[in-house]
Amino acid sequence: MKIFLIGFMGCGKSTKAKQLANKLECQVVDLDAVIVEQEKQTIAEYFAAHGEASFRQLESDTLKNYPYPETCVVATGGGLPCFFDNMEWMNANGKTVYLHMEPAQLVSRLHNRQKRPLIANMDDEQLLAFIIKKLEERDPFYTKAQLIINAFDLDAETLEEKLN
Ligand SMILES: Nc1ncnc2c1ncn2[C@@H]1O[C@H](COP(=O)(O)OP(=O)(O)O)[C@@H](O)[C@H]1O
Ligand SMILES: O=C(O)C1=C[C@@H](OP(=O)(O)O)[C@@H](O)[C@H](O)C1
Ligand SMILES: [Mg+2]
Repeated sequence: MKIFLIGFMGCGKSTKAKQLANKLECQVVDLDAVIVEQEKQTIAEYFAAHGEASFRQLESDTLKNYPYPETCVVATGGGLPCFFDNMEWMNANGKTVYLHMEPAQLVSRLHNRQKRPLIANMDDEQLLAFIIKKLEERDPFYTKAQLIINAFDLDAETLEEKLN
């Protein structure tokens, strides 16, 4: 089974996916890392060279074509659920888990803004406003997840209990 972790940038998808895969003794796939490896450039470099629209197409193609292990925890990029039919595809091909986190907490998590092109030059005040606005747009997609959980409450036991 594929377990897709979704949620806003900074909620802990990449970190938690590794921890959960370790506890569940399965593989971890981080789709951003797959793209970086495949394109031989960072996400920020890709955005600068090709633009966001091209990134979203690449992100969706990577989601749908990656050769996933039988059982794995997949860290998605924060925008992935909100483009094309990615959310429907994930719900049809695995289990989706929305790691919910409040905007102010997300701001405190997002120290390394340069690696995230959408927020690269923002101060805390600008970032908080951006997150509030973007979450309003994205929540309709995130809340299609089969499991919605506070990011701080997500552990392997809870996952096994709620998804089985
Ligand atoms: N449980 C946690 N406690 C404190 N900091 C965390 C925790 N999980 C992740 N972080 C930090 O928060 C930032 C965002 O985590 P990351 O896993 O990259 O999130 P995402 O992939 O959702 O953007 C990173 O700097 C990471 O080290
Ligand atoms: O929210 C977004 O649109 C993005 C989130 C990033 O991933 P993380 O959520 O792992 O930071 C990365 O895919 C890209 O910078 C776009
Ligand atoms: Mg990540």
